[in-house]
Amino acid sequence: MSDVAAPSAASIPIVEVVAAVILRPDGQFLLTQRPSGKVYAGYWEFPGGKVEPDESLLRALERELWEELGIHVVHVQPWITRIFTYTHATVRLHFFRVVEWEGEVLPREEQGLSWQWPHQVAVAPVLPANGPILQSLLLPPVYAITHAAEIGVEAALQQIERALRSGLRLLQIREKHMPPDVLHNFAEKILELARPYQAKVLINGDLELARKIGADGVHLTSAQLMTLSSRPDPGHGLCGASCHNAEELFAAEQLGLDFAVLGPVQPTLSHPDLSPLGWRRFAALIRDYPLPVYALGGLHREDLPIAQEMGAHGIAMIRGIE
Ligand SMILES: Nc1nc2c([nH]c(=O)n2[C@H]2C[C@H](O)[C@@H](COP(=O)(O)OP(=O)(O)OP(=O)(O)O)O2)c(=O)[nH]1
Repeated sequence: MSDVAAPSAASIPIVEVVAAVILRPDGQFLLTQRPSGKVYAGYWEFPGGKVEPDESLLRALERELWEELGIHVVHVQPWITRIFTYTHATVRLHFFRVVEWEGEVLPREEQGLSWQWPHQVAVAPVLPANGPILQSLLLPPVYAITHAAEIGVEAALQQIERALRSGLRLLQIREKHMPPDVLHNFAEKILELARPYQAKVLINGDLELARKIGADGVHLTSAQLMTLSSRPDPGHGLCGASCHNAEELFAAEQLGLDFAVLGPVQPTLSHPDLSPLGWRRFAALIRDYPLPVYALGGLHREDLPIAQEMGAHGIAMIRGIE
């Protein structure tokens, strides 16, 4: 018998990698093709590479984008961090959104370059770790939540229609005290409004209703999240969840949900009992988190830039919809 212990999972070194989602104002993002001689040669990836010893993540990103593409990063936002185990290495991929840069993007290492639309990625194959990242890019920056109980059904429908016209593409129906038949009717009306815009409609808490009316998915309450041992209705529609702390974020990660909503960031009427996290705590909670996160609680459209600086994918809003 050998006296050499097999390496435990904890002792396997993790390779730190930075990857840039370079976003053009028109919504396209850049993929590059791994050159021959590297593992997974020919696969498409986000530009980036390994972090060197004693180098910060940001510095590594700046260096890689200069070496590979000849651009200087001007404005970058943290986004998603994902650990993935390949046969050649376990990597911790730190994905950043690069929204402003200087210089023209050029293939300085003779790699293939291709600008892609999130809804229509036309190059393949993409590195295996990047599948969920491409899915996350499909999520819009604003997630609206209904509050018909407060403003009335007709006013809520009108508000949603206006918001859809101005670009809203993701919506949650959250009407905890509506009688079931009224809710069913309200939800069907919203689905009808949303269809022409290809906006996605999720139902809070009620999986049965979501299935019955053909909604685009469900939004789990934090209580549901903590009791489930697997993602509901796998393979069918979007599934997000409400989180208020690290434990709930961890549960959402374990269930492999599409996104989490974390809050309240600011004081809010919906949760007067919860003390607000504030942006610092919000950012700390989602640092190195693998799912895209919407910030929630007392926010308005003008808060989107700060939320994204803090690592959020976007913002969720109940009262600031328009
Ligand atoms: N750059 C990049 N790497 C990714 C992505 N997704 C993903 O799984 N990876 C993995 C592949 C590799 O195992 C690792 C990056 O290592 P690399 O070999 O490309 O790094 P490097 O550019 O610094 O190259 P090297 O000269 O040090 O080999 O991260 C991605 O989108 N972009």
